[in-house]
Amino acid sequence: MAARSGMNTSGQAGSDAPKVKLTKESFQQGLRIFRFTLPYRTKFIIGTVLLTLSSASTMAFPWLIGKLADAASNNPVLLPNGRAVSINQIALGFGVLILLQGLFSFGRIWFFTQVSEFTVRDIRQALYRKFVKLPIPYFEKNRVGAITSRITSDVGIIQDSFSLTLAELFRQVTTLLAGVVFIMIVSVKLSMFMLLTFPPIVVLAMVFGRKIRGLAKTTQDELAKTNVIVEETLQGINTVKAFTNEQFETQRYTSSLTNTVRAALKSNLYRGGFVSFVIIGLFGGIVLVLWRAATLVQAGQMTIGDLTQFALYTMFIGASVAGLGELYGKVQSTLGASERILEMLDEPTEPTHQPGAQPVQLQGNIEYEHVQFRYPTRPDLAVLNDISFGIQAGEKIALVGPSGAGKSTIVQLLMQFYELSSGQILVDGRDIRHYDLTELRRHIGIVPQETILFGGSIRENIAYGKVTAPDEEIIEAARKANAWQFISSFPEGLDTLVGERGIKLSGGQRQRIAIARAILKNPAILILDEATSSLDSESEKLVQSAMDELMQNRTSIIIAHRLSTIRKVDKILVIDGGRIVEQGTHDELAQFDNGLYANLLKLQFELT
Ligand SMILES: Nc1ncnc2c1ncn2[C@@H]1O[C@H](COP(=O)(O)OP(=O)(O)OP(=O)(O)O)[C@@H](O)[C@H]1O
Repeated sequence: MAARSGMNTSGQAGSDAPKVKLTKESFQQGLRIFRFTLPYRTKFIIGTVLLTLSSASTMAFPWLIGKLADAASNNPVLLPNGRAVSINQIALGFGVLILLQGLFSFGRIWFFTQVSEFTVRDIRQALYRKFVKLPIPYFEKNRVGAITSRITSDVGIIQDSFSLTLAELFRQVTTLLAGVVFIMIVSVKLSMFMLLTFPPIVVLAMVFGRKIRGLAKTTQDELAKTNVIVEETLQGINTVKAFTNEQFETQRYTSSLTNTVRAALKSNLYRGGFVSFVIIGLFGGIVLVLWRAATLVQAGQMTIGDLTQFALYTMFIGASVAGLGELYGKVQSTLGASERILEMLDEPTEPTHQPGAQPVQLQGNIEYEHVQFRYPTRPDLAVLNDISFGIQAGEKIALVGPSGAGKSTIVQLLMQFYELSSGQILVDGRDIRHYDLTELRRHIGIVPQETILFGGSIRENIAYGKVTAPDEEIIEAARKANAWQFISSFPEGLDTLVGERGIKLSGGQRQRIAIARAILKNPAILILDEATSSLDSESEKLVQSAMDELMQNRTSIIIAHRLSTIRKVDKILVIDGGRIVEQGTHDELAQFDNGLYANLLKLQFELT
């Protein structure tokens, strides 16, 4: 009965849900999740009252059945005022009780569902708001799957517990307590006998349950491993095919599946043992108690009605003890889930969208002063060493150098995606750390190497640069980006869907969408990360002229892979091993015979 959930290989919630030990601290921590329920407390209270009423009416069943049995076996049932109650009257009372029970149950479900749906919505919202504001290093330190499971499976567990677990827990505890009180009222002798029989069985069952929980966790871990394989293969399906490793991957998946099945079988072997133990132990106990009861009835110390009541209450108690064992596991996962959710909600965020931030206007002067940098995930590697350079507003500079030299890192630091290890970056003479982050980023536009298009229309994708832009502005930007030509050739124009559910755009088209996006954003500072994959010369020309249009009157930093595109820039910085090794115009650098730039030029010339 304990930990039945999560035992099989259905892969339902719980696979990524390590449980926590039930301690006072974990309990108090977990309870903090209730702050999300506070706005709905009235509904919660009504639900709880209805739940209490429905539990109470359930507890009245055995009582009435006992009375019916007494009335049927000619033991008159007397009211406090001495009047006898007929069988019909008892049955009528029963009918009313059942009706009420139905109503209470309906109301309880309705109110608790509302509380759980609204609470869960609020938790998801809070988590999402948190996700998008977490700093970049957070996403490098944590796997995407682990982060998303906070908002999916962990929240799912909380939802279950608000809609089911909590109510069940309440019901079982009250049933247990009330049940014990009722059997004591019916017969103290028999109750004592029963209480001596059952607790030892329950204790044994709990020990058994703990073992099963451990095995169930192993099963879940194995299952998680198989899922990782599926995920990896699907994400890298091109690589799998290109390396003709379909069979290798299938083999890998199969052997992982075998492990899962083995673990599942083992845990279910114990579960089977557990169930038969419960049947034999628990029901054996019941038989023992019934036997004792029968002797009491024979001796005239109990009526048949009393016996009926006693038996039924005992079953209620048994069921609630068993139910509690199962709930124990659920409470543990709930606490675990809420702990992980709260942990994430406590993560420090980037200081974006501060209230009352003053809008800033930027000229676009940039100064890097002795910038040193290490990635937080790789503190042993100095990626940038003593980088110093300046760009006047409106100037264009290019960063060139071998792969891994640190070019992208230099521009990421301007966006404040990471904190510098030392040195500073000034924009218009002011340290970027002293700007409001949102205001600073608002003035920086980026055309990345790989354009990410969001699923949706072309309109939405261009408007990502300025979500409030009217159609005329979007079209104007698309025109300037040399994108309007192909967009208007689509039957649905701006409404054409792209991405997963829509058409696939070519590399050059995607870049021009990215350029249109940047044009719409109209930033003072522009970062162009040239695509490494080359386009055909027609598209190349279109993209290049769109870029030229975009760069006009803006401070531009170009991460260049093709040297042909940067002859006209004001300054070229040659980066190697995280340092600036040469700087100057194209003509100046080309003259250094043994210079890195001259060599790169030669190489590219030979290649073409
Ligand atoms: N997010 C990251 N976490 C840890 N290390 C990183 C990260 N991004 C880049 N690096 C490392 O930092 C160094 C510089 O990388 P960077 O991407 O800046 O080079 P690049 O000159 O832009 O290269 P490319 O031309 O290939 O894009 C490399 O050694 C790289 O492995």
